[in-house]
Amino acid sequence: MKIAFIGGGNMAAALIAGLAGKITPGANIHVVDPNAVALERLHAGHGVTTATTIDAAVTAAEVIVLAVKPQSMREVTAQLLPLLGSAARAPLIVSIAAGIRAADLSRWLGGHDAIVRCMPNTPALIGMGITGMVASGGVSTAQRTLADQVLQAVGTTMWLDDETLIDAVTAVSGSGPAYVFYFIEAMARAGTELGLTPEQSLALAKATFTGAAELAARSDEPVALLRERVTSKGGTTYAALTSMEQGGVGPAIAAAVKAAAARGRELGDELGHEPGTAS
Ligand SMILES: NC(=O)C1=CN([C@@H]2O[C@H](COP(=O)(O)OP(=O)(O)OC[C@H]3O[C@@H](n4cnc5c(N)ncnc54)[C@H](OP(=O)(O)O)[C@@H]3O)[C@@H](O)[C@H]2O)C=CC1
Ligand SMILES: O=C(O)[C@@H]1CCC=N1
Repeated sequence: MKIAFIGGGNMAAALIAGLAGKITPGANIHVVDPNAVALERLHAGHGVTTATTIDAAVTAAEVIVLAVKPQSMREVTAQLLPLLGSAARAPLIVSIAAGIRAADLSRWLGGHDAIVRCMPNTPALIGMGITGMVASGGVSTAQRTLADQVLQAVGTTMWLDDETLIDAVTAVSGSGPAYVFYFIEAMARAGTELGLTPEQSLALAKATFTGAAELAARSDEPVALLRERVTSKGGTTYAALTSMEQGGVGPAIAAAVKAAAARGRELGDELGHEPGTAS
C-alpha cells in the first residue's frame, strides 16, 4: 500500500510512527512538507520518501492524507487539483484537519468525492490513538476498508454517519490528550507545592493517569462507581472532589470541550466559504 502525506508536522509524525513498518514499509510512505528539517527527521526515523512540494509520487498513492493546518487546506488542494486530474486512478483522500468539511474539500478538488474525513489523536504515536471517521458519498467499500486499516494501525476507529459529529469528536478525543496533559501538569505542580520533588510528583501523577485510565478501560462498571470506590466517607478524596465541585471544575471542563467543538464549527464556516462571499 502506498500512502502520501501532505503535511509532515506533529499529527502526521504521530501517524507515520504508527504506520511505517507495520501496515506498509516506510519506503511506501511519501511525505510532502516545506520544512526540510522535519522531512529529514521523518526520513531518518522511518525511511519515508520526501519532497518539499506536491509531486507525482503523491497521486501515485492509493491514499493521500491531508495533514496540514485547516488554514493551509485551500492552498494545498489548489496545488493537488491539477495532479489529481492526471492520476491513473482516483486516490482516496483522508483529511485529518479540524473543521474543514468534506463538501468544501470536494469542491476545492474539482468534485472529487472519495473523501474520508477523520479526527485522530496523538496517542497514535504509540498505537493507542482513537479516530472518529466519516466517509463521503464517493468512497467505495474497498476504500472505506483501506481508510479503516490505516487508522486501525495506530489505534482504534469509530465510524460515524453524521459529519457534524466530527466537531464533537475533535473536542473530546482530538484535543483531549491536551486536557489530560494539562491535568497531569496541574496535579504534579500541586504535589511539588506539597513537598514532593518535581520528579516524584510527575511520576505519581503520570502513573495515576495510566492506572486509572487502564482501570476504566478494562472495567465493565460505570466510571462513577470506580470514582466512588476511591472516595472514602469523610476522607481525603471527598475533600478533593468537594473542592472541585465548589470550584466548578466539572462545568468548566464541559465548557472547555464545547468551546473546542464551537471552534471546529467556526473553522469550517470561516475557511469553507468562497473568498469574497459571506460564510
Ligand atoms: N496535533 C494534533 O493533536 C491533531 C491535529 N489534527 C489536525 O492535523 C492537522 C495538522 O496539525 P499538526 O500536525 O498539529 O500541525 P503542524 O503545524 O505540526 O503540521 C502541519 C505541517 O504542514 C506543513 N505545510 C504547510 N503548508 C504546506 C503545504 N502547502 N504542503 C505541505 N505541507 C505544508 C507545515 O509546514 P510549516 O510549519 O512550515 O507551515 C507543517 O509542517 C491540522 O489540520 C489539525 O487540525 C488532528 C488531530 C489531532
Ligand atoms: O488544536 C487543534 O486544532 C488540533 C485539532 C485536534 C487537536 N489539535
